[in-house]
Amino acid sequence: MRHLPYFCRGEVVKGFGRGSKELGIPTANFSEQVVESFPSDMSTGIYYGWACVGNGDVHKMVVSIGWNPFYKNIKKSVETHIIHTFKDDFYGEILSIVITGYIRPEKNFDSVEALISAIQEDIEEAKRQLDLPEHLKLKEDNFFRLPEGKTVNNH
Ligand SMILES: Cc1cc2nc3c(=O)[nH]c(=O)nc-3n(C[C@H](O)[C@H](O)[C@H](O)COP(=O)(O)O)c2cc1C
Ligand SMILES: Nc1ncnc2c1ncn2[C@@H]1O[C@H](COP(=O)(O)OP(=O)(O)O)[C@@H](O)[C@H]1O
Ligand SMILES: [Mg+2]
Repeated sequence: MRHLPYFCRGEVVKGFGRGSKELGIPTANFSEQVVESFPSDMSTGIYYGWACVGNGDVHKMVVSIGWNPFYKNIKKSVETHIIHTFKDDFYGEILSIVITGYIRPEKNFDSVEALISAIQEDIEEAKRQLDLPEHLKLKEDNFFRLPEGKTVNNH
Protein backbone atom coordinates (compact mmCIF):
# COMPACT_ATOMS: atom_id res chain seq x y z
CA MET A 1 0.00 0.00 0.00
CA ARG A 2 1.14 3.57 -0.72
CA HIS A 3 3.13 5.43 1.97
CA LEU A 4 3.92 2.25 3.95
CA PRO A 5 5.95 1.78 6.01
CA TYR A 6 5.09 5.18 7.51
CA PHE A 7 7.26 6.60 10.29
CA CYS A 8 5.82 9.15 12.69
CA ARG A 9 6.77 10.70 16.00
CA GLY A 10 4.94 13.22 18.21
CA GLU A 11 3.55 14.18 21.57
CA VAL A 12 0.60 12.31 23.10
CA VAL A 13 -2.32 14.71 23.69
CA LYS A 14 -5.80 14.47 25.24
CA GLY A 15 -8.68 13.27 23.10
CA PHE A 16 -12.33 12.90 24.09
CA GLY A 17 -11.57 10.31 26.79
CA ARG A 18 -13.83 7.73 25.12
CA GLY A 19 -11.19 5.10 24.36
CA SER A 20 -10.65 3.91 27.93
CA LYS A 21 -14.00 4.86 29.45
CA GLU A 22 -16.48 3.75 26.80
CA LEU A 23 -14.51 1.13 24.91
CA GLY A 24 -12.01 -0.21 27.46
CA ILE A 25 -9.41 0.31 24.72
CA PRO A 26 -7.21 3.39 25.35
CA THR A 27 -5.80 5.18 22.30
CA ALA A 28 -2.84 7.58 22.46
CA ASN A 29 -3.88 10.55 20.31
CA PHE A 30 -1.42 12.67 18.30
CA SER A 31 -1.66 16.48 18.19
CA GLU A 32 -3.48 18.24 15.37
CA GLN A 33 -0.13 19.34 13.95
CA VAL A 34 1.05 15.74 13.63
CA VAL A 35 -2.29 14.65 12.15
CA GLU A 36 -1.99 17.38 9.51
CA SER A 37 1.52 16.21 8.63
CA PHE A 38 0.12 12.89 7.32
CA PRO A 39 -0.06 12.67 3.51
CA SER A 40 -3.52 13.83 2.44
CA ASP A 41 -3.80 10.92 0.01
CA MET A 42 -3.05 8.29 2.66
CA SER A 43 -6.26 6.24 3.04
CA THR A 44 -8.09 6.68 6.31
CA GLY A 45 -8.78 3.45 8.15
CA ILE A 46 -7.29 0.95 10.55
CA TYR A 47 -3.62 0.01 10.34
CA TYR A 48 -1.09 -1.93 12.43
CA GLY A 49 2.59 -1.60 13.22
CA TRP A 50 5.07 -0.92 16.02
CA ALA A 51 5.08 1.72 18.76
CA CYS A 52 7.35 2.97 21.49
CA VAL A 53 6.77 5.54 24.25
CA GLY A 54 9.81 7.74 24.99
CA ASN A 55 12.82 5.44 25.02
CA GLY A 56 10.78 2.45 26.14
CA ASP A 57 10.32 -0.97 24.59
CA VAL A 58 8.83 -1.44 21.12
CA HIS A 59 5.35 -3.03 21.18
CA LYS A 60 2.77 -4.15 18.64
CA MET A 61 0.03 -1.60 17.97
CA VAL A 62 -3.12 -0.82 16.00
CA VAL A 63 -3.80 2.72 14.81
CA SER A 64 -7.01 4.38 13.65
CA ILE A 65 -6.73 7.25 11.16
CA GLY A 66 -9.80 9.29 10.31
CA TRP A 67 -13.02 10.77 11.62
CA ASN A 68 -14.40 7.90 13.75
CA PRO A 69 -17.75 7.66 11.91
CA PHE A 70 -19.35 6.02 14.97
CA TYR A 71 -18.73 9.25 16.93
CA LYS A 72 -18.93 11.59 13.92
CA ASN A 73 -15.80 13.56 14.84
CA ILE A 74 -15.33 16.87 13.04
CA LYS A 75 -11.53 16.74 13.23
CA LYS A 76 -9.42 13.95 11.79
CA SER A 77 -7.52 11.99 14.44
CA VAL A 78 -4.63 9.54 14.53
CA GLU A 79 -4.97 7.27 17.57
CA THR A 80 -2.69 4.42 18.56
CA HIS A 81 -3.68 1.53 20.82
CA ILE A 82 -0.48 -0.10 22.03
CA ILE A 83 -0.87 -3.84 22.64
CA HIS A 84 0.73 -3.72 26.08
CA THR A 85 -0.45 -2.97 29.61
CA PHE A 86 1.06 0.24 30.99
CA LYS A 87 1.04 1.08 34.71
CA ASP A 88 0.26 4.77 34.11
CA ASP A 89 -0.99 7.22 31.50
CA PHE A 90 1.70 8.81 29.31
CA TYR A 91 0.18 12.13 28.19
CA GLY A 92 2.89 14.59 27.12
CA GLU A 93 5.37 11.83 26.24
CA ILE A 94 6.79 11.29 22.75
CA LEU A 95 5.19 8.39 20.91
CA SER A 96 7.06 6.89 17.96
CA ILE A 97 5.21 4.64 15.54
CA VAL A 98 5.95 2.76 12.35
CA ILE A 99 2.81 1.83 10.42
CA THR A 100 3.53 -1.32 8.42
CA GLY A 101 0.16 -2.65 7.20
CA TYR A 102 -3.49 -1.84 6.52
CA ILE A 103 -6.48 -3.75 7.92
CA ARG A 104 -9.76 -2.07 6.83
CA PRO A 105 -11.59 1.23 6.29
CA GLU A 106 -13.30 3.02 9.20
CA LYS A 107 -16.92 1.96 9.64
CA ASN A 108 -20.05 2.98 11.46
CA PHE A 109 -21.64 0.45 13.84
CA ASP A 110 -25.09 -0.12 15.35
CA SER A 111 -23.77 -0.32 18.90
CA VAL A 112 -20.72 0.32 21.08
CA GLU A 113 -20.47 -3.47 21.54
CA ALA A 114 -20.16 -3.98 17.77
CA LEU A 115 -17.40 -1.33 17.59
CA ILE A 116 -15.54 -2.98 20.48
CA SER A 117 -15.65 -6.43 18.91
CA ALA A 118 -14.43 -5.04 15.56
CA ILE A 119 -11.48 -3.40 17.38
CA GLN A 120 -10.74 -6.67 19.19
CA GLU A 121 -10.63 -8.49 15.84
CA ASP A 122 -8.28 -5.79 14.50
CA ILE A 123 -5.97 -6.40 17.47
CA GLU A 124 -5.89 -10.16 16.80
CA GLU A 125 -5.22 -9.56 13.08
CA ALA A 126 -2.40 -7.12 13.94
CA LYS A 127 -0.78 -9.62 16.32
CA ARG A 128 -0.75 -12.30 13.59
CA GLN A 129 0.49 -10.05 10.78
CA LEU A 130 3.25 -8.47 12.88
CA ASP A 131 4.84 -11.89 13.50
CA LEU A 132 5.53 -12.23 9.75
CA PRO A 133 9.17 -11.45 8.79
CA GLU A 134 8.29 -8.51 6.52
CA HIS A 135 6.62 -6.67 9.43
CA LEU A 136 8.75 -8.07 12.27
CA LYS A 137 11.93 -6.61 10.77
CA LEU A 138 10.65 -3.04 11.32
CA LYS A 139 10.55 -3.62 15.08
CA GLU A 140 14.34 -3.37 15.02
CA ASP A 141 14.44 -0.22 12.87
CA ASN A 142 16.92 2.48 13.89
CA PHE A 143 14.00 4.93 13.99
CA PHE A 144 13.21 3.56 17.47
CA ARG A 145 16.78 3.97 18.65
CA LEU A 146 17.58 7.59 17.81
CA PRO A 147 19.62 9.42 20.46
CA GLU A 148 17.73 11.68 22.85
CA GLY A 149 17.25 15.20 21.53
CA LYS A 150 16.24 13.91 18.14
CA THR A 151 12.84 12.83 19.39
CA VAL A 152 10.88 15.56 17.62
CA ASN A 153 8.25 15.15 14.96
CA ASN A 154 10.27 16.26 11.93
CA HIS A 155 12.74 13.37 12.21
C1 LIG B 1 -8.09 -0.60 16.09
C2 LIG B 1 -9.12 0.49 16.11
C3 LIG B 1 -10.18 0.45 15.22
C4 LIG B 1 -11.17 1.44 15.22
N1 LIG B 1 -12.18 1.38 14.32
C5 LIG B 1 -13.13 2.34 14.31
C6 LIG B 1 -14.19 2.31 13.35
O1 LIG B 1 -14.28 1.43 12.48
N2 LIG B 1 -15.14 3.28 13.42
C7 LIG B 1 -15.08 4.29 14.34
O2 LIG B 1 -15.96 5.13 14.36
N3 LIG B 1 -14.07 4.38 15.25
C8 LIG B 1 -13.08 3.42 15.25
N4 LIG B 1 -12.06 3.49 16.15
C9 LIG B 1 -11.89 4.70 16.94
C10 LIG B 1 -12.60 4.71 18.26
O3 LIG B 1 -13.92 5.16 18.05
C11 LIG B 1 -11.80 5.72 19.10
O4 LIG B 1 -10.59 5.11 19.44
C12 LIG B 1 -12.54 6.19 20.31
O5 LIG B 1 -13.54 7.06 19.92
C13 LIG B 1 -11.62 6.89 21.29
O6 LIG B 1 -11.45 8.23 20.98
P1 LIG B 1 -10.68 9.23 21.94
O7 LIG B 1 -9.22 8.87 21.93
O8 LIG B 1 -10.90 10.60 21.35
O9 LIG B 1 -11.23 9.09 23.30
C14 LIG B 1 -11.08 2.51 16.16
C15 LIG B 1 -10.01 2.54 17.08
C16 LIG B 1 -9.05 1.56 17.06
C17 LIG B 1 -7.90 1.62 18.04
N1 LIG C 1 -1.99 0.45 25.87
C1 LIG C 1 -2.23 1.75 25.72
N2 LIG C 1 -2.32 2.30 24.47
C2 LIG C 1 -2.57 3.61 24.31
N3 LIG C 1 -2.74 4.50 25.34
C3 LIG C 1 -2.64 4.03 26.60
C4 LIG C 1 -2.37 2.64 26.82
N4 LIG C 1 -2.34 2.45 28.19
C5 LIG C 1 -2.55 3.65 28.76
N5 LIG C 1 -2.72 4.62 27.82
C6 LIG C 1 -3.00 6.04 28.14
O1 LIG C 1 -4.38 6.27 27.88
C7 LIG C 1 -4.53 7.45 27.07
C8 LIG C 1 -5.66 7.29 26.08
O2 LIG C 1 -6.91 7.00 26.65
P1 LIG C 1 -8.22 7.50 25.92
O3 LIG C 1 -9.34 7.00 26.76
O4 LIG C 1 -8.18 7.16 24.47
O5 LIG C 1 -8.16 9.05 26.14
P2 LIG C 1 -7.97 10.26 25.13
O6 LIG C 1 -9.33 10.53 24.58
O7 LIG C 1 -7.46 11.39 25.96
O8 LIG C 1 -7.01 9.84 24.05
C9 LIG C 1 -3.21 7.61 26.34
O9 LIG C 1 -2.97 8.97 26.02
C10 LIG C 1 -2.20 7.06 27.34
O10 LIG C 1 -1.74 8.10 28.20
MG1 LIG D 1 -7.53 8.29 22.69
